[in-house]
Amino acid sequence: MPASLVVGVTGGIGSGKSALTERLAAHGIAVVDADLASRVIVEPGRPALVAIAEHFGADILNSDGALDRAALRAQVFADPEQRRWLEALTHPLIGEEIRAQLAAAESPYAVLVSPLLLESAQRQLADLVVVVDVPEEVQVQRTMARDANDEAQVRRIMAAQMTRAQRLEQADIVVDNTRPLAELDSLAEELHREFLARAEAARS
Ligand SMILES: CC(C)(COP(=O)(O)OP(=O)(O)OC[C@H]1O[C@@H](n2cnc3c(N)ncnc32)[C@H](O)[C@@H]1O)[C@@H](O)C(=O)NCCC(=O)NCCS
Ligand SMILES: Nc1ncnc2c1ncn2[C@@H]1O[C@H](COP(=O)(O)OP(=O)(O)OP(=O)(O)O)[C@@H](O)[C@H]1O
Repeated sequence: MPASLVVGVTGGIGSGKSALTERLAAHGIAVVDADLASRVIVEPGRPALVAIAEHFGADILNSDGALDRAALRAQVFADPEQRRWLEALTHPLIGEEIRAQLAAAESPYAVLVSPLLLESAQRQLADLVVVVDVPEEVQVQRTMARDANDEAQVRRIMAAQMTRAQRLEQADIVVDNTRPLAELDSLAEELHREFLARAEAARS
């Protein structure tokens, strides 16, 4: 039976979306990840990768023919016009991939985790919006600790996303993730029980 409820989880880069959704997945909940979908649609052999190589030049590919993500990241976050070109190509395909994965989700509720849930048509796929929230300085610190991005690069990515205030305005549920990960464990437990109850109510 397909999921009766889709919980959208969003938040800025490094806010802790994956940390939260991993905890829901541990209960057997299907998690559809927009960042992973965005990788599938540019795998070698896919038409989107050909279009990217035509637009940005063959240097945007690694020697094995796969997308050089760091090179593309540097280009699109330095130039909003190039980012919009890439989004116009990829977002419809990412949307299709997400829809297919959600349709195949078998758990009582499904999670759609996406950094751009509220900036894109993906919003229409979610029945409720959970925003994972931390102050911007915490986003920068945690992202730099996780990735090989310097501070200026992280801030450029954040500038391409909605502001914290805009995101919070659209939240049905806000998850404060400023505290240690152990606290996220208990928050995720509570949320899982609430989502199960809402999914049950949606089914009847
Ligand atoms: C530019 C690319 C190649 C960089 O790849 P890379 O492996 O370095 O990063 P990854 O895809 O894991 O994204 C990391 C984070 O960057 C942020 N981010 C990615 N794309 C965007 C974007 N278009 N606008 C704002 N923030 C973005 C998100 O917070 C995301 O979690 C890649 O992000 C991409 O193809 N982006 C365009 C597609 C897209 O909008 N994806 C976001 C999910 S819908
Ligand atoms: N409460 C917390 N305390 C300490 N570290 C945390 C906490 N939550 C998440 N982190 C760490 O911060 C980093 C960013 O978290 P995570 O990868 O879950 O963010 P994200 O929102 O999924 O990011 P992205 O948008 O880049 O996909 C990770 O290294 C994660 O382990």
